[in-house]
Amino acid sequence: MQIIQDIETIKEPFKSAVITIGNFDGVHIGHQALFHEVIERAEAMDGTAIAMTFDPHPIRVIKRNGNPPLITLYEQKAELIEKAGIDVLICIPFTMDFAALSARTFVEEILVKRIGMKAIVVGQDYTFGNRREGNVELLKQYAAEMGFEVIVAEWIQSTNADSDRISSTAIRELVMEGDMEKAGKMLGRNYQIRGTVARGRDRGGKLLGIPTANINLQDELCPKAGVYAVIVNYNGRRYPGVANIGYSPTFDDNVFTVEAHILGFKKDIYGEKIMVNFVQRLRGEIKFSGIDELIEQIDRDIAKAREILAPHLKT
Ligand SMILES: Cc1cc2nc3c(=O)[nH]c(=O)nc-3n(C[C@H](O)[C@H](O)[C@H](O)COP(=O)(O)O)c2cc1C
Ligand SMILES: Nc1ncnc2c1ncn2[C@@H]1O[C@H](COP(=O)(O)OP(=O)(O)OP(=O)(O)O)[C@@H](O)[C@H]1O
Repeated sequence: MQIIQDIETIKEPFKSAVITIGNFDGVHIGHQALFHEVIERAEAMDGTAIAMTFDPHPIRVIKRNGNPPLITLYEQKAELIEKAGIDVLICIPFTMDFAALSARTFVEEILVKRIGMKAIVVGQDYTFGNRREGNVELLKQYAAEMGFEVIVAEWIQSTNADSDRISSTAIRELVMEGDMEKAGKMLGRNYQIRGTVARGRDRGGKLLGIPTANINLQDELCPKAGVYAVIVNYNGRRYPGVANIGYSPTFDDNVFTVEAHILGFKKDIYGEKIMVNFVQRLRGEIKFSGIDELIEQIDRDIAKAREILAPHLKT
């Protein structure tokens, strides 16, 4: 997949460009359906399948205190879009100047003239341009005038109820509630955070006999505090694990951590990259009266996690 971060570098329009545009935070199954449609149309026209997205997330630029934690940071988003089969990812640096572009200038100058758009695939609620003045109706008017096709994709819902429309917002709420199964269904995979293993308080291994890999979050969404059955990717392999998110209330230092204990794994991985995939929340954090009670509970968590994870690790 070709990645373009500066549209000025596009010197000539792409061949029969079929494009979809959005934040695509999470690259959930609704987004994946749009990509699928783009790819099919592009193949039929012997053209180019293009996704356009923005970085940083527009809310961060437009709303002063708008800071939605992200389901997918840029690296993972680009990886997922590539995996979906898109040919070209255009990632526009989102600035106030870009936000001020009128819908007409955006469509005419950028999409049609520069990129060579012949078809655009959007969801029913798609809006664009300054103050969201652009919508599907306006796109259709421009389409007749400027000569491109508008394809409005079906809504992808998790059930037949309208309230179950799959959206980045709905997934953020589920992750914050700890409902990782439902979030996973909407994403088409488990919710994942990735990071470099940092030093913890050096208590896990030494004091409890349960070493944990701690990771510092950047801008990503943090699941509800508690204990989770997880699958950890390390060095190209998948391992069962248990993760704890929170303040470890049994101890009084009150430091927030995200940590994972990889089952049956003994290796120093400080400074190395891991990915933690959240399969199911097991319980909330508990303040234990002593270390032995904490260890006994973690042993029970591990037994339960093994059961939950077994079917996930078969393949
Ligand atoms: C599966 C799991 C469950 C945990 N549950 C709790 C808990 O309920 N209460 C608590 O105070 N700490 C809990 N902890 C956190 C431990 O206290 C923590 O791993 C320990 O303080 C080590 O910290 P360190 O990695 O900074 O050395 C849990 C840890 C794991 C791995
Ligand atoms: N469930 C869905 N089915 C089909 N298309 C969708 C679905 N969800 C979003 N889209 C479309 O994906 C494109 C990108 O939308 P966007 O990135 O805003 O996603 P979103 O999930 O709706 O996010 P948010 O919850 O932040 O509004 C738009 O054209 C939108 O209409």
